Amino acid sequence: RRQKNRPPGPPGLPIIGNLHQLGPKPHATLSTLSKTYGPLMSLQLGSVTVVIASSPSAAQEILQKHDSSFSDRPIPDAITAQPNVLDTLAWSPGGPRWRSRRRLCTTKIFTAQRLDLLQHLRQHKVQQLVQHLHQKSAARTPVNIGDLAFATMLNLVSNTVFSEDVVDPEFKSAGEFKEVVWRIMEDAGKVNASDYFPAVKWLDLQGIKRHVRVSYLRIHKLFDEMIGKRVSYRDTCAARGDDFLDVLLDHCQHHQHDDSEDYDPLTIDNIKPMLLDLFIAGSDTSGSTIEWAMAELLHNPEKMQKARKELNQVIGTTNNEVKESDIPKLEYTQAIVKETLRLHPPVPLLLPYVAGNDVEVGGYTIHKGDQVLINAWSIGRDPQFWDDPMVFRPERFLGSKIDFKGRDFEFLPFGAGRRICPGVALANRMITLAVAALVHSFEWKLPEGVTPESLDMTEQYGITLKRLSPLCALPISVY
Ligand code: HEM
Repeated sequence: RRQKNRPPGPPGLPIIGNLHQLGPKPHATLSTLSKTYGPLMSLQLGSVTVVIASSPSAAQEILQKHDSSFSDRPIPDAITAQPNVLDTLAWSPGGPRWRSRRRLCTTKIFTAQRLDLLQHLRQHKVQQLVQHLHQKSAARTPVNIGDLAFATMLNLVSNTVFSEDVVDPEFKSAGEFKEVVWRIMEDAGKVNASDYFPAVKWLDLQGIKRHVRVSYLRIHKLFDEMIGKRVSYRDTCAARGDDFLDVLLDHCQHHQHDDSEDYDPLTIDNIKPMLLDLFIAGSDTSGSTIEWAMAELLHNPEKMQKARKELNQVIGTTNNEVKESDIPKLEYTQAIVKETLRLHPPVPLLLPYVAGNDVEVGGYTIHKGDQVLINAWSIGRDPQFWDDPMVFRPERFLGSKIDFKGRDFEFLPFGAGRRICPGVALANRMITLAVAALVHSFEWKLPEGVTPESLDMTEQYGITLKRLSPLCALPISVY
């Protein structure tokens, strides 16, 4: 009965189904398969049925028209190793608890006003990165752009959340926080048999859950220390800051007796999963976008020149600092960020959804319990919707209304609908600011023997879509 009117898909093997067909780049394999089986196809991955949407209209039906049927997510087994996983924003089912947390995010945390209040902290961090690169320039030492971008994004997020650094801003040591976040992402990104054969989940065959649990407990302990410091400061001092932690602690204090129907109280203990969400969801995604943007600019030097020209016009040809308030004037730089996210969406299949009931989509039935993926990577490279889709051409966004805010279903790097990424505006500010500063202050030189044409642009699938070979280049100070 369950097979009835199921979207078509490739035949599979007994027990493993189509698992063996996914290969090392599932987003690309699924894109190729969709050319044969259509924009809505289904695969059997172990004992889990997964439906993949690969067209703007299929994505729109799922994320907009039937969004109430797709408000829950399947939780990967590794993620369930964290304490209070249902208090996360990313993995909590789309019920009352998720709604109240999400509302807090949209009305108090990710507002333009709050992001403005905290922008000086982010600007200071980006300037520290620039200073570091000036030193490297003086010593003529090439840098690993992805590594620096990840560390900087961790500090940008942590300054927005805690007003504190979690990585040494002079990049002399990696720091425990960065290592633990990295370990969690590595474990969560591993292919885990428990996710495809839920019946044997309890065995944790690869030991991933046991391993990642240690990192989760460690990061919770680090959060305990940071929160503890803040709580005692607030107890002794009437002054209140503006960062996300202050908003969350205010909320814990003032809303303990709220009796609105869908209220689920926040406590000091259950804000930790939400804080961790912000680091996991916000730092590597943003860092890898910066790395890809710089890779594309080094691969296409004339685009780098065009960006520098715009920056010189808007910021000036001295060592003036780029500010977030300059972003609206930096049209070409904004177009670079969009074009990078079109070709290299860091979360190529978005986060998975699970059908809450049987739903008709595109003439087929998605059955209750089926998992649903949206192939944003494939949609962003579809020649039906993009001219010369494989060419990096930021100009396509100049004067175009197409944006990544969830209204244009041919461009979905942040998803769409009720579970769209709440960090879109923060991510856009952080990435544009960093790319602008890197291009404005430095000329970039590829390592000996590497030319713009020969620069390897191969992708590597993981928890975020990364470069296979790290991007190394020599910064040369312009000012
Ligand atoms: C380039 C940077 C980023 C990209 C590409 C990105 C992408 C995404 C995507 C695709 C989703 C899933 C949307 C869906 O299922 O439809 C998501 C969810 C989420 N993102 Fe982002 N994100 C980025 C940066 C950030 C930042 C900076 C933060 C916060 C600091 C953040 C916080 C979250 C959270 C909390 C969720 C879960 C939302 C929910 O399930 O309700 N993200 N993001």
